[in-house]
Amino acid sequence: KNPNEPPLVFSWFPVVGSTITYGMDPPRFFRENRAKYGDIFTFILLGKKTTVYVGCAGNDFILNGKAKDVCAEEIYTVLTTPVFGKDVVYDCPNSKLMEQKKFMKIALTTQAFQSYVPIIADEVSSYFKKSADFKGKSGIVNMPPKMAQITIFTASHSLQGKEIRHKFDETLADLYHDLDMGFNPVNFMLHWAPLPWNNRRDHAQRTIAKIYMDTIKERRAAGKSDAQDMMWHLMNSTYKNGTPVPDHEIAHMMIALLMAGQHSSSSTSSWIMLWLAARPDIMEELYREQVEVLGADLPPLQYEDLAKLPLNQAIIKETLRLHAPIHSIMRAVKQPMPVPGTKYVIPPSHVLLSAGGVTATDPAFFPEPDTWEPHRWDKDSPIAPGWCKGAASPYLPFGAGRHRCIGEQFANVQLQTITAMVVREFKFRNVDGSNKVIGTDYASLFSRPLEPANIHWEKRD
Ligand code: HEM
Ligand SMILES: N#Cc1ccc(COc2ccc(/C=C/c3ccc(C(F)(F)[C@](O)(Cn4cnnn4)c4ccc(F)cc4F)nc3)cc2)cc1
Repeated sequence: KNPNEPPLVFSWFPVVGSTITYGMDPPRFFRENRAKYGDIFTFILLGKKTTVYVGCAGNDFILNGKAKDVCAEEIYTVLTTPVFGKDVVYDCPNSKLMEQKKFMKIALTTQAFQSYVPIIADEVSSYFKKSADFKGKSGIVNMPPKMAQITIFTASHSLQGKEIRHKFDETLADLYHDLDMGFNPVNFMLHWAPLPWNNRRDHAQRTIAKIYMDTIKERRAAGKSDAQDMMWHLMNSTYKNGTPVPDHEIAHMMIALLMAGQHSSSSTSSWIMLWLAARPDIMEELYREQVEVLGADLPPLQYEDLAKLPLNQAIIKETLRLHAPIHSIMRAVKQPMPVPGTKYVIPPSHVLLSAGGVTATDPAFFPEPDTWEPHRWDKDSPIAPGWCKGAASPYLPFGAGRHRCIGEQFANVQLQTITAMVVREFKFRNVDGSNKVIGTDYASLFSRPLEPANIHWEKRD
């Protein structure tokens, strides 16, 4: 036992170590070992010594780690590069990723969001009008697959552009599914294996990239585009060294953004719908909030309306507090890292794992942490969230530091618009009338509800 290293979680098995216990229920694994060993401990994940450092200090140590000490691409590239494509995100130096994130952010402006809200609202309304599962006055439906559809239609039409949206009605949907099969944690280890799903993944990646590159050529030939979308901005971006972004990198960044947005938003919107069914009182309060603020005739939703609906906004905040799609953020250690305030030095052979959900469900910051209560975010709430020392936030569903999410604003616009539109059309409740929600599936890359997750819906007259 090395006194300069954090305590090692006991396990009966070499290599496999605690992989299964962790992989089955990460929050439980973090809670139980934090109680035993404190905020910093090491466990064996797929043969790698993985040091978990939770709490305010742990979040800061890992997420604000310097590029010379911690490395994201070393861990993630095996998983993301076969899916996104080469030369982007984790298949290039971090300095290049930072430029790519700057390009992506340029497209995510208030003006763009103003054009996105009506697009998203219309996609939601027409989905429910067309869907066979929502015919008649009321019924029971397994919600997550419906939210996956709504998410891909709303994100592709707004962020990706009209051409891509319409291709989802044809070939793109199946290709996306094949690509998605390759986006799973087993590929952290078996990305190289010529498994059937990895071959389908590679074929899908090449075919989808070609669809994007053909669209880029069409748009370039057509000249000026009125579109506010991501593709147009990337087509007009140039790296610091003067190189315009190559078409294959634009295509691969578009795939990365599609995958990011799809998994995070479809998981989050599913949880939102399940909680609205568990709390019909909140769903009624949301409806009243819109009627009071926007008028009983409920005019078409605009971007400016979203900021006038605080409870609608709090729904997304509270859902992400309990159901952050990314439960584990990983970094490779590049040089020995002394842990301030302890005698520990984390060696380069370790992987660091940051679990933001631990502070987000810590009673010290969130009274009654396991209760889904959107009103805790009210200005004068008696159970208002607390803060870390030094004003750092205990609530980090979008990460922090140099790898911080650039999609937070888009995700909020998308999720708030979807929520507001669903509240206008339906009343939900649980099939058994309970105020519970189903458990979490941690087996995929993004935590999401176990299925089937059935709810009862009824159309408002
Ligand atoms: C509810 C929705 C979302 C959540 C909870 C979320 C969460 C996160 C988190 C935790 C990180 C940090 C990852 C790390 O430090 O390793 C991150 C990074 C990122 N996200 Fe998101 N995300 C969401 C939506 C989106 C969307 C819609 C996009 C694109 C339009 C996006 C694009 C990105 C990008 C480009 C990064 C940077 C990765 C890096 O710098 O290494 N995300 N996101
Ligand atoms: N046996 C077994 C066994 C073992 C272990 C387990 C469970 O163990 C783990 C461990 C870690 C993880 C990590 C999640 C993880 C990390 C990175 C990414 C990402 F990079 F992909 C992303 O951040 C995603 N993203 C960002 N914003 N929105 N989405 C991203 C960035 C930029 C980008 F442009 C596009 C992107 F989409 N995605 C997900 C998940 C599960 C189960 C079973």
